[in-house]
Amino acid sequence: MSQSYEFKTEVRKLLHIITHSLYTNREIFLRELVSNASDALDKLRFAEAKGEDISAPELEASINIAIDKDAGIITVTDTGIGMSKDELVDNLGTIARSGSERFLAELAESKDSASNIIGRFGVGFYSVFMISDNVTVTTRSYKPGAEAFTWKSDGLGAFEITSAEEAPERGTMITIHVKDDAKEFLETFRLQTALKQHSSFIPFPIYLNGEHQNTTPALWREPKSSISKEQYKEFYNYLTFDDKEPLATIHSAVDAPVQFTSLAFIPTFGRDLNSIGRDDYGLDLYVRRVLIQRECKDLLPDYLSFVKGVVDTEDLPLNISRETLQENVLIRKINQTVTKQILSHLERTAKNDADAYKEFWNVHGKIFRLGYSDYANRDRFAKLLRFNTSTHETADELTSLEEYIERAKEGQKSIYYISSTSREAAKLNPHLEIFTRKGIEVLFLFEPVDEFVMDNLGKFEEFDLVAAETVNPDSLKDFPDVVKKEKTEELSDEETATLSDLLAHIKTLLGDKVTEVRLSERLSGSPAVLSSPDGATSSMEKIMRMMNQDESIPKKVFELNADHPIVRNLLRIYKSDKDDALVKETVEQLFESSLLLEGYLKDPHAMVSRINDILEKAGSWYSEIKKI
Ligand SMILES: Nc1ncnc2c1ncn2[C@@H]1O[C@H](COP(=O)(O)OP(=O)(O)OP(=O)(O)O)[C@@H](O)[C@H]1O
Repeated sequence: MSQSYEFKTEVRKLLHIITHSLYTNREIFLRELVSNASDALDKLRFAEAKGEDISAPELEASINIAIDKDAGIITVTDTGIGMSKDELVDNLGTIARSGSERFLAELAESKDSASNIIGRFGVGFYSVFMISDNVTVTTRSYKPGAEAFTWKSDGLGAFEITSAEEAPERGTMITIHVKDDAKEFLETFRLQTALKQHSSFIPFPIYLNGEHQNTTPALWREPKSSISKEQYKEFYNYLTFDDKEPLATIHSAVDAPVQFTSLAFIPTFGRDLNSIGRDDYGLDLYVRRVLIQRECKDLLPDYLSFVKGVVDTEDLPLNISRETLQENVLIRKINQTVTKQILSHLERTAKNDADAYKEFWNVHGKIFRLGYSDYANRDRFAKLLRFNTSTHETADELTSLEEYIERAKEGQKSIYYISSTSREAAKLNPHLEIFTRKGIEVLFLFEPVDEFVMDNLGKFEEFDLVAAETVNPDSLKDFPDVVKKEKTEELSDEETATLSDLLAHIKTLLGDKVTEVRLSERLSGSPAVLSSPDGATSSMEKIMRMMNQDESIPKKVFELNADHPIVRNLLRIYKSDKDDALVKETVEQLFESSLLLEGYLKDPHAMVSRINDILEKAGSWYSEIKKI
């Protein structure tokens, strides 16, 4: 008796794209089916290692592909774990793969066509509908005495399941009736090429019309000298679906404290920041060439989660359970050794090939920055950090902390930094002015996480890492100005006294929005700035406040530049009439402009209407003076 089922909505969406818009790259259907077959064989081996009873234990663990050109059919058969009826409904009616989800998400965002991007994702079983509108899956679970079932669909809205009349003894057979426009896949040569390109390193034999195809040995076990660059690339392409050369290949054999071989690649593409906290990374773990776990995250710290590759060890038992890997001491030791190998590689690259290191930094720096939490390798990590700085000409130049120190002023004891959204914004930041005046280099931090990095490191060699906005200008007084301030008229004693009254008046006007109002030593070109002499930077404070859901505006010191024309004018108006409305308006505007620069201005309405008012007055005065 047959039963009909509807595909879940997201499957229907995926199928619609697969059947309507994919005309190139279609050979990846084979990569996906072979990879599923290989997973099914892995799972079977696991069940066996755990001591479970399996049916037909004498059957070879293998994948068989057959072409019947006359009938227009391709079959892909494995002797893996198979599926029960419930598993069939669950597995081939919903989307299991994170790869398909990512494919759909990328497609929604990208301008590229589905055909162009599908190769980079593991879209799974449904990709078979690129070349067929009639697919059956006949499967029998590995459990002794299990019944066999057939799943059948045209890849539109539904599928049906029946008891199977003829079925493999154990495992799964997929029968694909090839569509007229996909007849090329009935050619042996066409499938051979696809297998070579995508499935050469599958750890089970693959037969095509009875002939063994994937005869390449486990590459990582071969001596380095016998492996060509092309072979490394092929293996990297197989692991990542990327079609380029990896940024780096790190192949090594270690004997102590654990015996293992590792082959790691630094990919040409980065993990996005949304991936932080996700578990889908890690090296594939093999024990004596047998795959134990794909993407075993216990083999890498999360700040190296962009690294792909394999680890193969003799020192673990074949039947080690995946659940206990995390606590395993050997796994921890392998993790530590691989981490050191990757850091050494990066150090070498940074030293010998600055361009290659820059490329690495631009692609993976966002994730790599999280390495501040690796206490064991903290010093090495800090040396690998890179920053754009105030002495660079363009946003893409980079400096290490060591280079910063080499350029530091005599007597300088701190490395200074400013957080900003862009280089342009950083250069206009009033907190930078005193450093520019004194010719002291300042690091520009463009990623929110950079401040955590600085905060956590605290020091680099004997230098403190200090946020520019928290610096007391007094601490810089020993460094002479290298850029002279524009000369302004000296204030008379009387004016100086009035200025001090004005500061007190401003404090009254702003009330408890500020902790103090004072003259600034740090400004050259800006009229005012908010400073935090006691430590926390605005960007750090914002992150902390967001985490605590605190929406209040922190109180800071309001500093004024006594030499700035706006402040001089303010002084003049105040002197003639301290209650003049323009005094209050100017003070509020200067304060809110500073708030805006620090990123704290929540409601711009009052500010905009004030600016309009000031512009209106300025326009009238201007016309009067110019007599126009
Ligand atoms: N040959 C097979 N033998 C046994 N089960 C299979 C086979 N092919 C597919 N399946 C089952 O169907 C599910 C869905 O397959 P699909 O290729 O769409 O995604 P997936 O393989 O789960 O993705 P991922 O590899 O990302 O987990 C698989 O998880 C597996 O349980």
